[in-house]
Amino acid sequence: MDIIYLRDLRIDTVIGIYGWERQVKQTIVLDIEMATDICKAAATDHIEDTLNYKAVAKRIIDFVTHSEFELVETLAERITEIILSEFQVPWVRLQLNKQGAVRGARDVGIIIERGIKI
Ligand SMILES: Nc1nc2c(c(=O)[nH]1)N=C([C@H](O)[C@@H](O)CO)CN2
Repeated sequence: MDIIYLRDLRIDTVIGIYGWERQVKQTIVLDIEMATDICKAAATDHIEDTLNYKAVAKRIIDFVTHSEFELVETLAERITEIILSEFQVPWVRLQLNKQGAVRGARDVGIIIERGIKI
């Protein structure tokens, strides 16, 4: 199994359970690892034969920018659902950091893995 990854993808969105959090946008930071097989693309040198990380990033940026979830759990789950269902990725690991959410902590967040490692 090979992995294509996106690190430190920063997106502004409405996220949080408190009243003030519904009024502002906060930055979340995503690290995403996606299982794939790069062998065909490495042989053909064609973008059509691989997982286009720019296309994934564009889709996730659009989704997160327009989302308004309360919990990081919900947002993380929805992101992984999109990656698994729309990009033929069999397994994904997502780390979602919500910076500044807890005083004294650099960041706080969630790590989830979904799908099957091939
Ligand atoms: N498990 C979670 N705990 C908390 C969440 C969350 O999304 N998942 N959210 C908050 C608040 O929105 C917090 O981030 C504001 O600082 C608190 N706990």
